[in-house]
Amino acid sequence: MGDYVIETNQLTKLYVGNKGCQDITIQVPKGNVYGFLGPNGAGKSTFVRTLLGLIQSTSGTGTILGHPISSLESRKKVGYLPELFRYPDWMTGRQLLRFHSEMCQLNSKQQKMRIEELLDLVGLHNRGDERISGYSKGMQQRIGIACALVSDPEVIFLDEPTSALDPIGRKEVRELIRDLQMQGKTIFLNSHLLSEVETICNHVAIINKGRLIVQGDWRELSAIETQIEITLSGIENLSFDAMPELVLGSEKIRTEKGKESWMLTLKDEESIPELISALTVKQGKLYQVIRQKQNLEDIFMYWINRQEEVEHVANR
Ligand SMILES: Nc1ncnc2c1ncn2[C@@H]1O[C@H](COP(=O)(O)OP(=O)(O)OP(=O)(O)O)[C@@H](O)[C@H]1O
Repeated sequence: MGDYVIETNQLTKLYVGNKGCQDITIQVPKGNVYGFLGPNGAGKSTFVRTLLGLIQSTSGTGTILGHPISSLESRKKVGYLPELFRYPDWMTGRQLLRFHSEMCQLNSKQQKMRIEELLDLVGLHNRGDERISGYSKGMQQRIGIACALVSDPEVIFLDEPTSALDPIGRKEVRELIRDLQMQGKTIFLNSHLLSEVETICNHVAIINKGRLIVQGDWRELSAIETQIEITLSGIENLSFDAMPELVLGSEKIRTEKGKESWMLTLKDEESIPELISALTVKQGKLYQVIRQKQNLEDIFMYWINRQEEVEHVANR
């Protein structure tokens, strides 16, 4: 198994009409919060449900904790919170957890301990005897996560755990995910909220139209050129067109008190010091150089658009 908790090899589930997910090969490192990203209908839920053995794969293989997917062993140490879950809302949080503990065959002593531990973990200790109908959406999400944790799973699948929540609820769930990671759990997270994924995930996989486009540490998936904002004065009729080997694109964004600010797209990181030397030689006075950071949304859009372009060229 190595250090990977989940490994798949060309795992495929095709429905009638060839929709679903196809030839997905991923490795999920132990102890990671792994972001599984893709536009609507990309095949994320299909892949997760195939991994969990809830639907039968068409071809390919996969293991969870070294055990083949669909086997009892692979399911034993897995927790799952589906996107659209609903619990009987006349139950109290404590009763719901007891029901889940019984399904996990915990004896009554184990049940008591586990229920109190989980209510504590999800911050509902004082609210466990209230009916779920009176819970806020954030509390409902947290009791849902508690249910997914009853069997003390090593791997937890969370499908869009924060998309229905307000910023406070999102923060609570994010902190809970971090707590779980600190306990050594591996979390497989399906989400559309890229700004959120960015703060809690290092590794991501991006899928589109049922196929994996790329996976890895998202900060290393950047293939977009370097961008800087530069503010300077002292060079008359400044133009970057004469430096095509360094500057791939330029746009003047403002002029203020004789200082010009430009947004520049450079070939690579090494072009920054070279450009600054070239401008100094021209007697330019530099006031600031701000490196534009790429966020996960930029990277996501880059890979999705790139795949669309490749397909477009192939279909011509
Ligand atoms: N039971 C099914 N029968 C036939 N087609 C299906 C079935 N379930 C999903 N699909 C199709 O498979 C594709 C992938 O769907 P899936 O629900 O896995 O995507 P998703 O990435 O989870 O989407 P979303 O983000 O909108 O939840 C879609 O085109 C969908 O219409």
